[in-house]
Amino acid sequence: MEIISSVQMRQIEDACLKQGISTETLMENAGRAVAVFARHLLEEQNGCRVLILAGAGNNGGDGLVAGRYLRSWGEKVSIFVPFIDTPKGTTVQGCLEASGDIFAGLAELEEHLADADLVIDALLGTGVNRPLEGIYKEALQMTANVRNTRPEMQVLAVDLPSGLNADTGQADDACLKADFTLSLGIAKQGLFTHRGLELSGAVSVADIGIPPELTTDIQAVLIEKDWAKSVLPVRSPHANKGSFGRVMIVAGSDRYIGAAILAGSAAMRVGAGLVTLALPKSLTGAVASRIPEATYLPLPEVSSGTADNSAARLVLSELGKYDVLLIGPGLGQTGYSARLVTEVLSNLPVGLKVIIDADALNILSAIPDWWLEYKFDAVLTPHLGEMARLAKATTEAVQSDRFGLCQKFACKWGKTLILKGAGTIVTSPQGETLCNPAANPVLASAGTGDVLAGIIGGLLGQGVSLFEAAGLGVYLHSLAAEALRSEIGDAGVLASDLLLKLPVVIKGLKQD
Ligand SMILES: NC(=O)C1=CN([C@@H]2O[C@H](COP(=O)(O)OP(=O)(O)OC[C@H]3O[C@@H](n4cnc5c(N)ncnc54)[C@H](O)[C@@H]3O)[C@@H](O)[C@H]2O)[C@@H](O)CC1
Ligand SMILES: Nc1ncnc2c1ncn2[C@@H]1O[C@H](COP(=O)(O)OP(=O)(O)O)[C@@H](O)[C@H]1O
Ligand SMILES: [K+]
Repeated sequence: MEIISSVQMRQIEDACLKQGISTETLMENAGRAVAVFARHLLEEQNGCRVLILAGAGNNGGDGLVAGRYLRSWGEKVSIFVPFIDTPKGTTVQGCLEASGDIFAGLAELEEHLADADLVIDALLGTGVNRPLEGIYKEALQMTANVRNTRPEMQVLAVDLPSGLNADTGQADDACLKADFTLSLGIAKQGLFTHRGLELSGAVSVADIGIPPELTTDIQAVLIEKDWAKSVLPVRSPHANKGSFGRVMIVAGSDRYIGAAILAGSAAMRVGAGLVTLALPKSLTGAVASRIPEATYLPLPEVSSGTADNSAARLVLSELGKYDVLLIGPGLGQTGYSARLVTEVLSNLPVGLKVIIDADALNILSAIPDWWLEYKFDAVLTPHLGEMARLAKATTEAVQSDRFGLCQKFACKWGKTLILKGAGTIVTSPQGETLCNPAANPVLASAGTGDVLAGIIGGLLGQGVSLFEAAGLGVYLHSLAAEALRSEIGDAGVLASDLLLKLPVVIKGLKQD
């Protein structure tokens, strides 16, 4: 599914106008599609009473057109139009005349909410530009309150839930949670990240007659099963361990021994041929007892669990034999680890695929204009805090514009950037964007990031490109988490539980 920002949507609307497709035509198509969807929902629940909340903009116009169709098909339609005196175009005026029970007051709204089977939320769409207040806020809050007492009353959002920002997924406190969202023409990106994931319900897209040639420039898509299947590495029965890649993981320090175990195991569980863990000498025994299948590069130490300043040279002397380097999980941020990271990254063999994760990201963020020093493309995997440090922004600023910042900095830094968290976003240096529309508390626990980095390393080893390995890795990670949520529940799952699920979800994906 392609996804789009509100600015891009307006550009497409302008291009439609130039081709002679008017806004009124698009609105007519949109309203009809909403009506068809609503009628289907009513049939499923044996209902007939539709209550439409119609705002003063074009989103409200879509709602009014839907009302006209539904009424002509015999449904019982009532419409809350708080700004009934606002001048309207001819389509909307015609709808108002044809739509029957129209009212503007909150008292009547309360009466209609008492027996509505379906509420169509068409108060605000992509045009929301300020906090909700006054009658919009009260109407949405009243609807939400009634829904708490009448859960059988369903809510269908037109284009997006009113009060949700179409670009950022930020939501007004009064934003009405939908059971279904029918996004118009092309799905709005804000439905799939941040609060959009919890507020939009099941999202579908209505064809409103936008000519396909006007959508060819869209660079952002949701990660879905078919895409994931198409980029899964193929495994030949005649393969040997060299066929599936050699992955070097530079990870772990005295306080973070587990990171190396999780990342190394994850790389192997997605099918890497050979994984080598480069970690401080004194940790090797403990880690090797947990992953006997890996090989080891024990690094000389300055003290127990801290690699010394000659460690980078040793790593570099071996790296020529590898396809992939993952550097960062659990390294800590001492001067020694900073030297290890910077020296390795400054002297990489040509053609090596690189993932920079966790502490290595924090080490980079302390270097002014680090991306000019390290010009090669690499997968970067920041969570919110790491992204804020790298981008010199607050975590609030990053969270309030996840798509915008991920796209801006992937291009500026020339890196394949994964902005982690609910609704993870992946952007290539060229701006191509993937979004994984998943929120799952199972992943909100320590160590799951190490697993993700290892998964991506394992996929890169098998020949997947940086951008596709980043997207596929995020998807497999969340599929494994989803499987654990249904089996075990949403609390108490450990990052290491993800590991055995990985081959299972890969198998499932191949068989689907
Ligand atoms: N772009 C397109 O190609 C199409 C857009 N359509 C619909 O048009 C919508 C966008 O239309 P508009 O640009 O008119 O936007 P909206 O329908 O979201 O409404 C914008 C209006 O609401 C006001 N407003 C913004 N925030 C407010 C708030 N918090 N409280 C009260 N009023 C507020 C604005 O000042 C403006 O007058 C889309 O979401 C979609 O539903 C469809 O009609 C079909 C085609
Ligand atoms: N609520 C959530 N929904 C979906 N994914 C999440 C959620 N919380 C965390 N994640 C994912 O879990 C992983 C956590 O990574 P990170 O914060 O680096 O953890 P750690 O450093 O402990 O390994 C990331 O892949 C992130 O996208
Ligand atoms: K809406």
